Amino acid sequence: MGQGARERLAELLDSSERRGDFSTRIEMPARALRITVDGVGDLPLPVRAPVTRKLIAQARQARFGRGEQTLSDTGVRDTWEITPDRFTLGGPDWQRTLSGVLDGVRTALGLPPTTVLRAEPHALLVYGKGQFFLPHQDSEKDDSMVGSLVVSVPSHHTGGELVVEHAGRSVTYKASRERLTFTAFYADCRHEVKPVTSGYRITLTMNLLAEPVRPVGEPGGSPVADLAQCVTEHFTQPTEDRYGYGRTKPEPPGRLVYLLDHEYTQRGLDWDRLKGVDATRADLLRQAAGQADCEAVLALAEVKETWDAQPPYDRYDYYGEVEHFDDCEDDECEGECLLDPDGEPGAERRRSGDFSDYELTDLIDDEITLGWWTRPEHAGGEQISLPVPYAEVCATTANKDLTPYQSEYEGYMGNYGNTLDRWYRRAAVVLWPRQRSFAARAEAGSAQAVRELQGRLDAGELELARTLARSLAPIWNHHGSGPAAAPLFAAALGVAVRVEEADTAAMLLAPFGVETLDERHAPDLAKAAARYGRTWARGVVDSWFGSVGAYTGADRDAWLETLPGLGAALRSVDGDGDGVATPLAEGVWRAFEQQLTGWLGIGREKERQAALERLGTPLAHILRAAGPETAEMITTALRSRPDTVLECLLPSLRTAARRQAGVRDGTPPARAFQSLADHCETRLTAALARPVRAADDWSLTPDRGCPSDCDLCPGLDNFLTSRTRRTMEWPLAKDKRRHIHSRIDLASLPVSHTTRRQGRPYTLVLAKTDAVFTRERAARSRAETDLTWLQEKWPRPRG
Ligand SMILES: O=C(O)CCC(=O)C(=O)O
Ligand SMILES: [Fe+2]
Repeated sequence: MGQGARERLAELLDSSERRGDFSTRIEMPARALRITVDGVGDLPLPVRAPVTRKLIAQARQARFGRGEQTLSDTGVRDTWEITPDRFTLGGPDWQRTLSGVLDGVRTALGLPPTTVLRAEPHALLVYGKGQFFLPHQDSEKDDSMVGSLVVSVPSHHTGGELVVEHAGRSVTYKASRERLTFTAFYADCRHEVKPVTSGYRITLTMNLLAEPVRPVGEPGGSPVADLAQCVTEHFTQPTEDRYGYGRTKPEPPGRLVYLLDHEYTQRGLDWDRLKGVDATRADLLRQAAGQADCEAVLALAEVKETWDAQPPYDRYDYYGEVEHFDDCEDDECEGECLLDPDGEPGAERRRSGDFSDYELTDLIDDEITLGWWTRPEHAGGEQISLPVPYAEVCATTANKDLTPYQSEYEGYMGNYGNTLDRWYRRAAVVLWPRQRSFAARAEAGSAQAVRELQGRLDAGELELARTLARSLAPIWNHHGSGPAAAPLFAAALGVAVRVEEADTAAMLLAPFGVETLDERHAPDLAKAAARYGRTWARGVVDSWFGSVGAYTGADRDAWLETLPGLGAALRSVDGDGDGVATPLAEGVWRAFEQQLTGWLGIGREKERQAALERLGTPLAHILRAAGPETAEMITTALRSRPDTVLECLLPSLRTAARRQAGVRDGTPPARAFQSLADHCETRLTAALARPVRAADDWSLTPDRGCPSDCDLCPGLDNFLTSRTRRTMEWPLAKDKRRHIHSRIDLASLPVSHTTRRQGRPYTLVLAKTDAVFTRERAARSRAETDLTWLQEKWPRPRG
């Protein structure tokens, strides 16, 4: 079991002294176990009275051992018993659950990590009202028996507590009604079952057997040897699927990432400068790696955990009733209305802060990414990017026991409940089998590993370089984008040009984002396009835009500023720079156009205008980078858009005018800008020629209405289009009011909408505002200013 090896390893590195208890209790979900009993069949859990009566019909009065004898005396023990030959334990997740429980028991009882525990069914017991078992000690039927494991099967009952005692201390264990309750104790503990006072108590008793992996005292039992054994086991057993309930993948994990406890900077990360417990642990691990024929490096990890979390406040009033906002009308509200002062349910928004007093209930998800590591044989380190799957991670100290550097809380939003995201920075020791050295490093995006390929090419070992490069295909994924990925991209590009295999070259270049490209890559890009052809180049360029060609915001904007320079560089170097520059400009335009189309469709005016204005500068960069045909295609597309596109074109022309140089010199970009300026002038002139709104005209043009043909919207449209109606009172239930609120807000209509909270249903009050007139006046005066500016800065060429 892969997980077992990682847990033992984490425990071996726990320097705190082992302190075991004499007993422990663990709960698990009921669905983990299926019990099938002869004559009864599968027991539905929780077990109800009718099934219990069937069980009793299959049982006998339990006996107990005293010295050599087996007795039956209901004054000492009164319970029904079914022997293990008459029932079986199963279920898809049972073996995994049991082995997880046994690992937990081993740790809690303080047994060494080298011990493997097994549990052997002993009896299925049913206690009815008044039944019990007086204090006793279980007989040790087997030399390897170290204790007992009692599994309480969920059933509704009271009484029947299990009391375990050792050296003057006693602990009382109660069973869960809904879940499986595992109670384990050492064989030398006296224990008793108190009388059941109502319902039926059902337990499954098991003998706990301990088998040392290596007999104590055998040579080689040093901590390093034990660790090395765990490491070997980790790298040879199939990978366990986290949510697969015991399912495994055939290949073993490729790495082991052991998280350390202290924080380090990139420069401070060094084997000789580790702090406190980290120093000892890392040293032991590195020795173990050597013994297990593994390489070891130090790395920096970014960890994000998402927890289901409960805020410390109390939603219940003095009487235990859920409290509500005074006007809450929501039948299903559980008090969420109180979370927001405006009474909008479910609106406790995402926010950052210190949430250390929140109770973490369930871990929903965690993500670990390595971003930096030391080089195996070289001094210093390098940037990498490697998401680490759950099955490769191991830690003695859990993340939640450390202080996160950032936390964000999001109240109930419908998907999960209340979630708390916590981010940590941790250092790690990373191991992999030595024979995977090249793949392990290349997979993480190590430029060093790719340069190794260049070394092979320099040495004339073309076939070896090709084989190594091809071996990357399954693992060469997602190297990110932006300047951080540029060195790795440059290394991969250098190899791509020289492998002389079009597919391998494309594979090496594909996993990067387009924002990685800069002028320095131009010579090799042009060479590659010349060598492998235009179709190849177009395919590779497309892969840099990802499958959706999505516009990626800030990164993209910063990069677009460098695009004209990259385009110029590509067109000036040897090779076929155009073969890259053209698909590049087209790809950038496609992504931009998607973004533009999205915003053009937004009715909320302020939001749309601000967004389209922000797109003005990127558009200017794209036009400056485009060749003649692409520029022509772009201007044609823009001129065919509705007039709201002017909210982007005018800011774009302003950007271009500020960079006066090169925009009026007859070059393709200059012609493109002039054509857009002419278009704007035509459209503004047409808009100003339309008649001014009459002083008594209150009519509004409705937006496109709602997609579902609801019975409310025609009523709203009638009100909006009327020249004379200015107000409307509309008694409407909450959902319908919401629908109207949202239609008005989404289209930014100049209509106020308030709810009069009287009578049932409440009344929605709509009133057209002066903005019906003021907005149009403002738009006209803006158009006049814009027109004057255009005529001055972009006069139409004569003739
Ligand atoms: O039913 C139980 O909880 C424990 C029973 C027990 O102690 C035994 O069978 O030896
Ligand atoms: Fe017992």
